Amino acid sequence: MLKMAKVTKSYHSPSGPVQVLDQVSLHLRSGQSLALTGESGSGKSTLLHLAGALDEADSGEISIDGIALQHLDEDGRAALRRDQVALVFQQFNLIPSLTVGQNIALHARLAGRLDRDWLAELSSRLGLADLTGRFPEQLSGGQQQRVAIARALALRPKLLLADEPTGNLDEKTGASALELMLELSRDSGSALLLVTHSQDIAGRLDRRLHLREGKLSDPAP
Ligand SMILES: Nc1ncnc2c1ncn2[C@@H]1O[C@H](COP(=O)(O)OP(=O)(O)OP(=O)(O)O)[C@@H](O)[C@H]1O
Repeated sequence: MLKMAKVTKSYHSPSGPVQVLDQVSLHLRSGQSLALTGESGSGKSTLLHLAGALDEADSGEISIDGIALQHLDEDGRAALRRDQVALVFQQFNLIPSLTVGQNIALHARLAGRLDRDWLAELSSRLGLADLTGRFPEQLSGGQQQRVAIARALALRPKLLLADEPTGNLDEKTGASALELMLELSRDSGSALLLVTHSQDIAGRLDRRLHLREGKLSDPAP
């Protein structure tokens, strides 16, 4: 589903280029979940942005569902993001003028895959059923995070990319949100790439990789 081969990425800084990813390769299959760990600043968000076609690599190859990103123009990348990829990032990017219910439905609607029963189940399981008429500014940070998770899962994406998706949630709510993401991955065959600082969460996923000094490796036991 997601393939990255020898991907390199650097940023410009006043003191010259800073290499963040150095020939990184990974292969994530449909229905598989992978936890990405690494210290702050090690490049986890950078890798997620590249995997989600939100940014371009300096070199190397990235493909989603067999489609090579380097061969797509901006419209093609936008269409791929809209139809196949869902993102749960630390900035929740909810639309302030839409209600919770409309936010949750938004991406699935844009992709032409709105399933009202699935939306209702997601809202209920994420504890959002009573909040669907509210606007994002009327929610707590944890509630906004759950809306962002519901919106991502509503799409039933082929690739789900999540950056600390349960970071604002208490233990019980976080555990049930994680369970939903894992279920979606298993049952709908979504590939899940999840960034976390929690070893407990990483341990629940199928695989784990650690990013350090621009390279991916198996974490130390
Ligand atoms: N647009 C940018 N321009 C310049 N440098 C950047 C840019 N984005 C990220 N960086 C640098 O790249 C490195 C990796 O950043 P990144 O956000 O990917 O790390 P991270 O592992 O996700 O960190 P955290 O766990 O703190 O969120 C950092 O040193 C950061 O300062």
